[in-house]
Amino acid sequence: MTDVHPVVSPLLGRLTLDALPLHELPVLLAFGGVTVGGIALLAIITYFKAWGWLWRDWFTSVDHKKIGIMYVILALVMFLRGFSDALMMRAQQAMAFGDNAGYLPPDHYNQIFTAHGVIMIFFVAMPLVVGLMNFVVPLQIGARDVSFPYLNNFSFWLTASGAIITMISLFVGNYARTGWLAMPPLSGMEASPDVGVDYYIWGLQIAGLGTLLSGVNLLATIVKMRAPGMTLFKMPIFVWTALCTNTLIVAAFPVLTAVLAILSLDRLLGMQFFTNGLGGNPMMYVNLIWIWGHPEVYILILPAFGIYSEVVATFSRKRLFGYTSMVYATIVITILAYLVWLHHFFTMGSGASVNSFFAITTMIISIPTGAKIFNWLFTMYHGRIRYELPMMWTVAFMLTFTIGGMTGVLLAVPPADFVLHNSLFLVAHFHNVIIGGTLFGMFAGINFWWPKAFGFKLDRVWGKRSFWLWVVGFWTAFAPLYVLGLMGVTRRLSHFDDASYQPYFIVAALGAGLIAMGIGCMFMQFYVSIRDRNTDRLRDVTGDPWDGRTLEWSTSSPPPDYNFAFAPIVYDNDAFWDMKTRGFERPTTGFKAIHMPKNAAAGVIIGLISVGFGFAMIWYIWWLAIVTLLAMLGVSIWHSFNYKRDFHIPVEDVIRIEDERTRLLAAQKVVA
Ligand code: HEA
Ligand code: HEM
Ligand SMILES: [Cu+2]
Repeated sequence: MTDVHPVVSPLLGRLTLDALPLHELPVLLAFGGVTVGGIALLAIITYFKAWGWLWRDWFTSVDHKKIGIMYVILALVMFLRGFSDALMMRAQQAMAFGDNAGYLPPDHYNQIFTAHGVIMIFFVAMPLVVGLMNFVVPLQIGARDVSFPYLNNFSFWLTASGAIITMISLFVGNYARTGWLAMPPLSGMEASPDVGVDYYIWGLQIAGLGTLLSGVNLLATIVKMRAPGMTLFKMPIFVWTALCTNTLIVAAFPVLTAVLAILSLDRLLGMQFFTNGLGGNPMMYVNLIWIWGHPEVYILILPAFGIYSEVVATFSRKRLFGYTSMVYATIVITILAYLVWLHHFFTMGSGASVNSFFAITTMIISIPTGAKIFNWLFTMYHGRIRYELPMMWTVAFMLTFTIGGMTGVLLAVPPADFVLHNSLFLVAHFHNVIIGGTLFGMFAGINFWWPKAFGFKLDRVWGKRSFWLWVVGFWTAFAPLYVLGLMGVTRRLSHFDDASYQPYFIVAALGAGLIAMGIGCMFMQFYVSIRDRNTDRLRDVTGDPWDGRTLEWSTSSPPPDYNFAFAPIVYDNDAFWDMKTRGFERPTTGFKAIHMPKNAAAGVIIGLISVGFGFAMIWYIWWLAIVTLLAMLGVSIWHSFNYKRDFHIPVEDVIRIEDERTRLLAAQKVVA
């Protein structure tokens, strides 16, 4: 084997001035923009003396609601980056025909689609899903927090660190050119000797650990912390989907950690697990990464299914049709998620019988998924439907996702897949289910639970503009890809010879432009709603703006730190609806002091040090790797000596908070 290892200096490893994008104007401009924006942000925070507030109330917070909100903010920020990448690709592919090479060199284009895929999956979709589960699950099960509040904070910071490491690659060094799953031998040392793949590995190792720990936490929370009376079959459907999702996380993410670790061994120590030399085998990587990767896509969709279920029942003012079948459908999808991974490499020569097995298991997933679709339709049937924004996203999902799911079933037919594999048809399929399924679901969830989080609703006018631009934009951007895929166009290309494809790519680019406007309207929606938060139009003092059915709507908006003054007692599904119909009176006396976990700084500190550790490992700066590793260990030990981890909210405070709510509710009744 040739020695592909670069010169490593003791002080800076393989980091030299060449790593900075001094000769690439667009990157330099982006760098300048981010630097100026970053300094402006820091200056604003300093000017308003907000550092202490941010640190005490947010960064070190162990409150599941705040951690959930931080995840969503992280996702929205990273979405802007991932979407910029998408726009750049759409622009390139709309122009790069024949003699026109476009504006992105192939090497750059490869980094962009890799970064786009990774960022969208790990730092947009995952934080949205984990963030909403964090915010909603404890409230829906009537708990005061998650099982391990400090661990929750730590998990968030590991995810944020992974995102920071990935962002650093834009300005120092470069990113992987391998596609979002970094398949060897392309991701091996011979084909990718520089830091790109190492940025990929360490960003995902650190974020993946955070996801795993958060999975353990939410699983324990759902199993152990439910309000008295809430048996498994009285849990809200969203909690059921969260239970199954976190089971998938706990079972799948260790595989990702292992496969990335083995890839590191190949790269760093010249081992040959994933190369043909010395008895290794690249197929082992392909198998392992998809044993994680396929469950991952169901991790992204199941919580969205949960959100649609809550939304459909609430806005049809009916009990969810087929609750039990919905639960079993979720469980069946969870199990099947582990039996289909090979459908991602039908073409790699496993033979007809193996392919048939995985084709059939894959197709079977349509049955529980279809059962869900029909359950939602039957819930709407004869319902008194209110087309509020969450319901609009849900209806758009049902239409869009069904088509995306059907094209998935087409890909599950091996002979068809031999033609369509790695074509733009595949790219259209997965954007169809991820955008039409996961993202629409998260948008429904954000519109649904925003008033719970902040005490005011989101603006409808901007919300509708955003909705229509997104839906029309999605179809304009991705329908042409189905056609192109059937015409034989492969994915991951930065230039085309056949000019007859160009019109389709131009339409796709226009679609991306519509989506860009939809995103703009969404941020406008947030801005206008925050600006007008005190108007009667948006303000909600009841805590129950949608006439909700589950326990989170029984407390105030935003909920107090302790969520519930008394643990609610559950008798039926839709516990809060049950309470309302039976004339439940909120207790106004008899409050007690409440035992709560205390904020902790170790999570954010270790998280930030892990950025340094990842950076050191990427650039082979061994002394820094050792120092940061010891520092993380030191902070962990220091944290383990911190015995002041809890406190009591004094009873006077509880009484004051609850009396204020009593007063607001009474004032509301008088007005009404
Ligand atoms: C949210 C993410 C998500 C979801 C939910 C799905 C859902 C499904 N996916 Fe998809 N898929 C991806 C994300 C997702 N996928 C990604 C990211 C890739 C590519 C990765 C890469 O290579 O980079 C991929 C790739 C992929 C392949 C590999 C193709 C290839 O590489 O050549 C296949 C093949 O079988 C497949 C199939 C399916 C099927 C059958 C479903 C089913 O779950 C769909 C079930 C739903 C329905 C069918 C619709 C509703 C049902 C009814 C209304 C009932 C009636 C219907 C029937 C009886 C058919 N997907
Ligand atoms: C919002 C609008 C979006 C647009 C316009 C868009 C566009 C694109 C484009 C042009 C590609 C490259 C296709 C090719 O191979 O030629 C791509 C790839 C990809 N996208 Fe998106 N995308 C969007 C949103 C998303 C979202 C929300 C996700 C996931 C949550 C996502 C995940 C991916 C993945 C995993 C790839 C594959 C990367 C690879 O080939 O390694 N995209 N997208
Ligand atoms: Cu799959």
